Amino acid sequence: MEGPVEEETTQAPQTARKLDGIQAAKDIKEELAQRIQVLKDEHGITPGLATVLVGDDPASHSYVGGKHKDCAQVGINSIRRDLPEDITQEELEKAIDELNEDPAVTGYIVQLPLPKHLDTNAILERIAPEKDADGLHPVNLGRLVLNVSDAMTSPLPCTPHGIVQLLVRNGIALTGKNVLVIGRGVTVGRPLGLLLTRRPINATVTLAHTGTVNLPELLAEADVVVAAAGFPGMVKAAELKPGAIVLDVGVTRITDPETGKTTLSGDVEKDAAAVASWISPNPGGVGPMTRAMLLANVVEAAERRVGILPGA
Ligand SMILES: Nc1nc2c(c(=O)[nH]1)N[C@@H](CN(C=O)c1ccc(C(=O)N[C@@H](CCC(=O)O)C(=O)O)cc1)CN2
Repeated sequence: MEGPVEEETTQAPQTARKLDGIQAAKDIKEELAQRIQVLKDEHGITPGLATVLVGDDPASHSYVGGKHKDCAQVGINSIRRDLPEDITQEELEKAIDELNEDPAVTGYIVQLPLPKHLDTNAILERIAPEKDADGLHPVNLGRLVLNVSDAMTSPLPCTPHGIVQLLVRNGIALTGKNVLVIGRGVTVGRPLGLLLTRRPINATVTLAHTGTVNLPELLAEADVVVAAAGFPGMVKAAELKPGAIVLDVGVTRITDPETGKTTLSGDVEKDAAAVASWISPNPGGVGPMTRAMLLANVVEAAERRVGILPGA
């Protein structure tokens, strides 16, 4: 007798759910706008963000422009200090000292990268820690390392905090999960590892980088991948663990030499959406969250100033 005939099935490609940074950032901005109103109405203070931009890099100009638009949307005052490419270290330090003294400035950022002739670490270190809207001052990063801070007491770096918020706001818990962070930069990879291993997040983190020789093996084991190395397509769809959660932080601008047209490329192959369970689009994923968390840092600096939040 003939056995049951199995129907041939063609499996539809799995399409990952979207980690929508635009929506989450919108929600955060609405929450912040209410807190800003309380600061204005009950404490007579309007938070103020200043930006320091050195030189003519088009991407940096675009990011700084976005920060000022965001401020206007939520009711934060914003102040621009656009400085020439050939500024000296001393002149830039003087501008920093002025912002440290300016009572209208609740928090400020120095847009990175700075031109090569400037000492970035010395500049970041000169920012008053309580005005460090990027969370990149050594005191604030040190508090993160020592695990003595949280978003209430001192600022967290914007992109790592944005990534955590994007996951939390989508109901994704990381306890017991293997998270592979690719990239060891100071704005994303290094602080992200520290943040994700904290209680109650409790992730188990591997920090990979351009010197890592067994990336495919690590990817195969990773429940969550955060790609922040700045190498287009370095995370191959075929190397991901099926069902992985994927966050693409990479932004590389590629200019076509023939047309002169510039396109943006992330670190993750587009096909990853067919393998992953969740994926952050790029653009529209982590970038908007970075912007939202900058606003949160400015609001929280103002809240600390008037005693709504505790200081460190
Ligand atoms: N002082 C700082 N400098 C830099 C930081 C930073 O956090 N602080 N991060 C990046 C640039 N950056 C913010 O400054 C930033 C990058 C990208 C985005 C973003 O929203 N990207 C869009 C798409 C990309 C684009 O249009 O260019 C997205 O992901 O949807 C926001 C902020 C380096 N410097």
